[in-house]
Amino acid sequence: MALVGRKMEKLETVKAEIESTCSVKISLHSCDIREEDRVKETIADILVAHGKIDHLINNAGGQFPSPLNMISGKGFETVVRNNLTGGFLVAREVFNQHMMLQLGKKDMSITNIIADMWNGMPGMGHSGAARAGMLNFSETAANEWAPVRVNAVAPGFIASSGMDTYPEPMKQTIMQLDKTIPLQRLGLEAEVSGALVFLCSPAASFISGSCIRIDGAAPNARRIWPVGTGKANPAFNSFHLGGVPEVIQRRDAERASKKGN
Ligand SMILES: CCCCCCCCC/C=C/C(=O)SCCNC(=O)CCNC(=O)[C@H](O)C(C)(C)COP(=O)(O)OP(=O)(O)OC[C@H]1O[C@@H](n2cnc3c(N)ncnc32)[C@H](O)[C@@H]1OP(=O)(O)O
Ligand SMILES: NC(=O)C1=CN([C@@H]2O[C@H](COP(=O)(O)OP(=O)(O)OC[C@H]3O[C@@H](n4cnc5c(N)ncnc54)[C@H](OP(=O)(O)O)[C@@H]3O)[C@@H](O)[C@H]2O)C=CC1
Repeated sequence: MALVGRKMEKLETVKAEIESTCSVKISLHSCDIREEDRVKETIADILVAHGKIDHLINNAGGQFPSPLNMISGKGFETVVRNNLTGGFLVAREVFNQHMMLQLGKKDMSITNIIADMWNGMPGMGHSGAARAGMLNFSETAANEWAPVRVNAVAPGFIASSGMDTYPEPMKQTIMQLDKTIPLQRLGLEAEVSGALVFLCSPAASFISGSCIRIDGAAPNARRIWPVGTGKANPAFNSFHLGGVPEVIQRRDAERASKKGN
């Protein structure tokens, strides 16, 4: 397994967590996916360390919240590079440096993480535009790079550490998000990883050019119908080392204290 991100200390933490659970060879690579030369070097390094890349999860991404009219050209480009161009560069290098030379010999896949951007992504329009582009890139690659399977996974609101990176006004919104989702709760990281493991497995060997939504039916909510029944289904909470983001701990504490009053 090769873990890639910008900050080595984050990667060290994840490596230690995985190693505390199972025995697997792990290499760590510090790389900003927006830097084309660095991406080329990183994929080459991974191939030296492991000799192959059977499955790529293009997960790196993120954005800052802003209404469209306040986004500068540089800010828009930064987010597009983070969520579209960077993922393309990584996928292209994995394909050119390895997968292209192995076509037909084994099952290989690329999965691009996008987001719930259906019908627009208000407050994060630069990211929505990039993610929609990533979906279209995945569809083209599923054709041009077959038999490598290329799919997208579109998470909705997932209680991840990423939620703690937002400023206070956004945190107020995040604390109310569960009420906007038919399943009446946020998703867990483990519920995204379930789909990723499936897509990397032989059970998904005829799935390519698809997108799996993991969003509790959020985009299916309609103005003419109440959202959900007030009841949530049980979550698939399989990450025994997974944490609850601070903003969600705060939400739960505030709700418990309101109930107590
Ligand atoms: C609402 C919906 C509710 C709905 C609520 C929904 C919440 C959950 C949905 C989604 C969840 C997730 O994705 S969770 C994942 C969240 N995790 C992350 O976002 C982490 C990754 N993000 C990042 O690294 C950064 O945000 C990102 C901007 C993309 C890249 O950062 P960099 O350090 O490389 O870039 P910088 O050098 O800081 O900035 C480059 C330029 O970008 C612009 N810029 C950067 N940060 C900015 C900021 N806070 N405000 C304005 N502009 C900014 C400026 O123009 C900067 O230029 P200068 O002005 O010259 O400096
Ligand atoms: N949580 C949610 O509700 C949703 C999340 N998503 C997307 O799912 C993915 C995972 O998100 P989540 O775990 O929540 O967020 P986190 O912010 O916790 O994780 C994002 C990861 O991407 C890495 N990363 C970000 N930018 C770069 C870059 N330029 N180069 C290399 N690595 C980078 C970060 O590592 P480092 O900082 O070390 O570089 C970090 O490990 C992201 O693409 C996110 O936007 C989509 C929809 C909803």
